[in-house]
Amino acid sequence: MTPPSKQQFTVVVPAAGVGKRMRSNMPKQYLPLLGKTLLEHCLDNLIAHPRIKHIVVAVHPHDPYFADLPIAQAPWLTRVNGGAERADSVLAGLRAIDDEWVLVHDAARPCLPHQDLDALLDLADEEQGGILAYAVRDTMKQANAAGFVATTLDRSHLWHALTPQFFPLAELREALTLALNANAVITDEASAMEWAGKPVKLVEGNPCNIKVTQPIDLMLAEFYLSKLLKNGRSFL
Ligand SMILES: Nc1ccn([C@@H]2O[C@H](COP(=O)(O)OP(=O)(O)OP(=O)(O)O)[C@@H](O)[C@H]2O)c(=O)n1
Ligand SMILES: C[C@](O)(CO)[C@H](O)COP(=O)(O)O
Repeated sequence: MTPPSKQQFTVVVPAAGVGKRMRSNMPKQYLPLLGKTLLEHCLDNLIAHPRIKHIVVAVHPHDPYFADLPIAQAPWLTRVNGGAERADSVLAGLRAIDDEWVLVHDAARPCLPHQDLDALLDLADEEQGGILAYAVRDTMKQANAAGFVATTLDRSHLWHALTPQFFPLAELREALTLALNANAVITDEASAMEWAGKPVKLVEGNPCNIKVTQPIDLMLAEFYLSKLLKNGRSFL
């Protein structure tokens, strides 16, 4: 039996989105960043971690870009067809794995520091699933339909959910399947586990782990990624 601290894990990477908010001429995961695509940076960063053994990437069935990437032939990579929503793509990836634990990490997040992944994977020793997240730092306003402030929220317990998210595979697969069948609103793996009444631990992550969503995010990702690559994929 491999001691928990030496266990290796598989990551499901949802990469089947169209990137509408990026307003670019191709899905954002294929946009260039420091000499290769955002998706290649994400996958390279994950497989470079000593405790990641395999990646299952969910790609749009009619994606014209993925097969041309050299990384598509990597022995540690499995391609599955993504679905209509992110949760469907994740579920397709989960169905291609037979393991005890699973990580899910957005293709749109290339700036994951390895020390954050270390901290998340330590949850396996506690046999507790969880997510990387960071506490909200701004005053949070709830808007009304007219675009005015309806109320100011108590931010003392508000966190930004990041990825990777890390759960027992069988529990996550069942929770996601049942939640989607019940038409629950599922935007991350934790919301499916919450829907199923499972505990989700918050693990403090670095805000540099941004999700490239809008054009401005690409410049920020380039800055963070260049620093991470100079610092051995971790921030001190
Ligand atoms: N049907 C979908 C939708 C999204 N994703 C992936 O989920 C991640 C996070 O989703 P998001 O940032 O919302 O990406 P898009 O859905 O592509 O963006 P947009 O909402 O702007 O179209 C991305 O890596 C995206 O490729 C996916 O695999 N399958
Ligand atoms: C999963 C996620 O990265 C957590 O913040 C995020 O919800 C994915 O982006 P989306 O726009 O909700 O698909």
